[in-house]
Amino acid sequence: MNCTIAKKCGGCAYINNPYAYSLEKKNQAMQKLFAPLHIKVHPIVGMKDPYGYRNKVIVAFNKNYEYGLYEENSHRVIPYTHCLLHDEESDAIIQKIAFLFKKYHVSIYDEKRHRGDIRHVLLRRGAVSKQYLVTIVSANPVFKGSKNFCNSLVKTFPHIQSIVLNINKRQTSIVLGQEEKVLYGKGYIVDTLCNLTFKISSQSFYQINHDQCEALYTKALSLLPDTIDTLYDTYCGIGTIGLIGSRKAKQVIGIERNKDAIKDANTNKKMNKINHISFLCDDATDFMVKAARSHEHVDALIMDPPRSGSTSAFIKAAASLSPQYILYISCGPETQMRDLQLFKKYGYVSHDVYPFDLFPHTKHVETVVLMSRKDK
Ligand SMILES: C[S@@+](CC[C@H](N)C(=O)[O-])C[C@H]1O[C@@H](n2cnc3c(N)ncnc32)[C@H](O)[C@@H]1O
Repeated sequence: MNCTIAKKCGGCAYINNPYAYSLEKKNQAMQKLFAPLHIKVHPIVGMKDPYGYRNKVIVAFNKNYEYGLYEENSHRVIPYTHCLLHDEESDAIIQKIAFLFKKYHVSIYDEKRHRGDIRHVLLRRGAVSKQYLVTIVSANPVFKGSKNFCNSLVKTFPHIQSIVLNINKRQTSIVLGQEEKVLYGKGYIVDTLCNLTFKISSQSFYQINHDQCEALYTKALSLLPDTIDTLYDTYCGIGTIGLIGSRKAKQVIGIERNKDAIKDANTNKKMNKINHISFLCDDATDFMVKAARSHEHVDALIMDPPRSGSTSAFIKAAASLSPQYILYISCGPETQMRDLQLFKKYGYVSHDVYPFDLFPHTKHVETVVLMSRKDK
């Protein structure tokens, strides 16, 4: 399959190469990156069908109601009709939204003049539930004609469970604002991951590749022992890993700084009837420093920070808490490598690296590494 806008869009470095070629390139990059640690780097786990995997789609619009992704390093919309990473229904929904915007003369936001309304459309899909959440990001808190808009959209696409208006008046490139109004449905969707049910709202982090995420979590959790007294799930998002891993632990504490994600995590806890987990809204470094100061006891620590990795203060505090195992999941292997080297200075040994192709055709790789204390 070929992508005709690959060069301009810049999101998929390998889309016009054979999939096996991209996996080989990623294998080579991981071998090279982790070589200084002298540990085994397993071959990357790829997908059987590496297309249509994204369950989160964000598009921008231009004044002609064309939609697309931004050109690399710019805010010029590169129009498309079908992206090879999107499922067909997502792109059909977006096509209909563009048609309705035009029909109802909805104004499109002009970044240069800071005038107009619609800035982006964000779509989230439950890969198993087949539910869709549509988020219209607008600079205007009033969406005139929203009833007709929603009725028309839902009539054509009954899988849409909810439509939300997200208000973003800020003059930045951050897509979502803080304020939201539910226009239709409950404001969220649910999906199933590793046999548990999760609530997904527009703001909360949820891995964009469902099947590869299941493979990743299953492998990652299998590296931890089967019985753990206290488990920390730091950078926990909506609580996915901690909830799935809770069957191995007597007590789990999830830490996340996004308060909406913590709300979702608590709903997920209730929906799955898992009582021995608690979620705290805090900065992960602040939490770890406080825990180290009060000499808390923790047996195993999961960390899944953003691409920028963790902080030296987090690592110092984690090492002083001295958990037997630290499971590090990362979407930024370069920063993970940096952090593993710091953990090594504090007496932690890294075991094998397991790369997963969570983002086929792009240059990104997700990796899992288990560390244990040198004396264990
Ligand atoms: C890569 S995501 C992982 C989420 C979750 N573990 C999962 O797999 O769905 C990283 C998460 O860390 C959160 N985060 C980023 N910086 C943080 C910080 N300093 N303290 C706590 N959480 C943070 C983000 O909001 C996001 O939910």
